[in-house]
Amino acid sequence: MVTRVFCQTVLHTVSARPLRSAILRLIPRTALLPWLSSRAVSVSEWPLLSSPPRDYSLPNPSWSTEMRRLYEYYDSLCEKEMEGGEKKPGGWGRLPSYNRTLKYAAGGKCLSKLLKEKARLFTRNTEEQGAAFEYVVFMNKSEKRCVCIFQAGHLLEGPPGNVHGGAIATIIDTSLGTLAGYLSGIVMTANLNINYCSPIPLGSVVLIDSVLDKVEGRKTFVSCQVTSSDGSKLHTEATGLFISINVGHLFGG
Ligand SMILES: CCCCCCCCCC(=O)SCCNC(=O)CCNC(=O)[C@H](O)C(C)(C)COP(=O)(O)OP(=O)(O)OC[C@H]1O[C@@H](n2cnc3c(N)ncnc32)[C@H](O)[C@@H]1OP(=O)(O)O
Repeated sequence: MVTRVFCQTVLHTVSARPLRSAILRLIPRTALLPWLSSRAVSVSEWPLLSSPPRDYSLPNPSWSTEMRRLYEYYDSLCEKEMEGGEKKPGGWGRLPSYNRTLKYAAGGKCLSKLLKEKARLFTRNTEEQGAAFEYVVFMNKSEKRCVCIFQAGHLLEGPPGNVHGGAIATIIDTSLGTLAGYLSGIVMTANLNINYCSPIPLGSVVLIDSVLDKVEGRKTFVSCQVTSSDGSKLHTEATGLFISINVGHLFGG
């Protein structure tokens, strides 16, 4: 709390770039948890929020039967607290997903001003359920792997009846970036290499299965396959390179 108020107050008043960058380097990583996305955070970790933000990774009425079936399957593999406080081991965890980044993390005026009040996460920028990116990410920490269940909405059309290649790249970047961020902290995409093997029908549900290939210093190499929900058809393959950065890099430091 003290750190947060300190950061907000100082950043609000400091405009000199080098000094601002130095201060941003001091902000604890927890101040950017939603950007890291990743380590399943609970809303209670954002005490300055007046109301809990919507978790977009939870089922909503637009989800198809197949989307729900897959959600329930992976949810059943998740670690759960049982009666008596014991945890049912599962190895998997669902990651919450919000449509804003720094404002929720810091809760204060300063950072929301830096990023502008209207900024929204690209993949969560419409309130119309089912229209664009409906997805949920399940992480398996010990396997260094995550699975994203993705239902492509009608606003993502590219070739008639099929999903736009840029939208596919976006959900791949999100899945790979979530895995890299989970494993390596704050990262940015340096390189994405995508092979489009077969079109993804609009409205269908696909699985994006991402794994860690290797970590070399600041470089995290990850890769994924996008398949039909039953795994029988390969739609897309991709590799990604993510570079670990200081927080200040996001602000031009
Ligand atoms: C809240 C939910 C979030 C869900 C996840 C969403 C994920 C979305 C992630 C994104 O979309 S990020 C936005 C798109 N990416 C960018 O805008 C990044 C723009 N590029 C940069 O900011 C910098 O180029 C970058 C941080 C990637 C690297 O700059 P640095 O100055 O920190 O690193 P440097 O250039 O010193 O390179 C470090 C190492 O990485 C290597 N490297 C850097 N860029 C590379 C590249 N493009 N290809 C291959 N190698 C690369 C570089 O050669 C070097 O290797 P060595 O250490 O072995 O010498």
